[in-house]
Amino acid sequence: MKGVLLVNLGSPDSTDPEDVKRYLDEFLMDGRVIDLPKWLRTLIVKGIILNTRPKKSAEAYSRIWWDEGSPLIVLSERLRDKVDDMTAVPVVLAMRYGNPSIKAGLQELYDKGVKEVLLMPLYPQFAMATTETILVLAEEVRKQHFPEMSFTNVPAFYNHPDYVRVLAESIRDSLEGKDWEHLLFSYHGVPERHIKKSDITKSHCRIDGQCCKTPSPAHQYCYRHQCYETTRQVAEYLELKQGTYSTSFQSRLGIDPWLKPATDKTINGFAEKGLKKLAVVTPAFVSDCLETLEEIGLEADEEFKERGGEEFHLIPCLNDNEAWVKVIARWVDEWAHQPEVRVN
Ligand SMILES: C=CC1=C(C)c2cc3[nH]c(cc4nc(cc5[nH]c(cc1n2)c(C)c5CCC(=O)O)C(CCC(=O)O)=C4C)c(C)c3C=C
Ligand SMILES: [Fe+2]
Ligand SMILES: [Fe+2]
Repeated sequence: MKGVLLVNLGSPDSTDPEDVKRYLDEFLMDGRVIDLPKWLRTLIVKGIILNTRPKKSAEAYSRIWWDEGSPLIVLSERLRDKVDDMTAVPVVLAMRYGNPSIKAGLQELYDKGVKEVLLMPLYPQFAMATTETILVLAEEVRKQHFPEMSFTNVPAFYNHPDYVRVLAESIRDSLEGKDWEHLLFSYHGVPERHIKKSDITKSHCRIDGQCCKTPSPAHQYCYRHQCYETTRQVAEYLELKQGTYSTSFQSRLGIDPWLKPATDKTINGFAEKGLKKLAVVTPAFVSDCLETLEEIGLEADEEFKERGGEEFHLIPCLNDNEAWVKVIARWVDEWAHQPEVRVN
């Protein structure tokens, strides 16, 4: 029997600093997120970050938390329920960090009799810190606990015409009747080092602005290329004029160089140059979360207005948007109707 495991990032169980600390511990001790030697990662995460960040992060989570729980979890559950209603095969949700775990998700599928799993990381663009860590952990759990299961992995869908269309149309619908001068595509950032590590050619990615425009097999795993390509294709679909849109990277943590330009500096710069009406879309996230609702929806909005900006429109993520649900359900059905292919 076939079934689907949707996997998102995860959230703390509550806004209690102890729960946030436990979640950040699991998240930041992942060697594909903070990719330093284990002794150094332990020193930085357990010795520094976990002593200072949980309180600050817990306050940020409190500003966006819903009665039902974490927006990321609640929105992912809504997506799962709607896709499940539309497909013939069971659809289960898991989180890379926190709950429900990947092991719990696979167990749920197993208990329903599922042996062939469509594994769908809920990230449009591939990154070592997101897609890769999900695929690696899921495979470890499969080998250890469910050896008779097999996986088919949904690849990054940053340029899939269905995804580009629903994202573009959701932007158009959300901005309908609103006045805006510039549309900023803000993606979660990663350290530049991650891009080089994921370069399968070992020589293509120089992060110089040109490499991502030059065709290369490296782009199958190049987060930077994939972000710029999502922007380019959505802008083309919406027929946006050059100069009315741009790309930036948010949520930098630590002192290493991260992808540039940084969203906060970009937005503040716009306001300082006299831009009054800004729209922001966050395509690295399929569900609204701390990084969209708080960092952009509250903090960036406030800073933009403090510098003279007047209107700030944050476009919601695809969340449980009907057109998006239909696209995922179609991808699932197309896979479910294929003859059996064992991947593992
Ligand atoms: C140090 C490293 C981090 C890397 C690399 C990173 C990559 C990355 N993250 C997302 C998506 C999300 N990140 C979220 C929160 C978040 N991210 C980091 C750090 C890194 N992320 C931290 C410390 C946190 C926790 C919050 C905080 O303390 O500020 C979230 C939101 C989770 C939620 O519960 O709402 C998402 C989603 C992507 C897509 C990505 C690389 C492409
Ligand atoms: Fe993150
Ligand atoms: Fe590149």
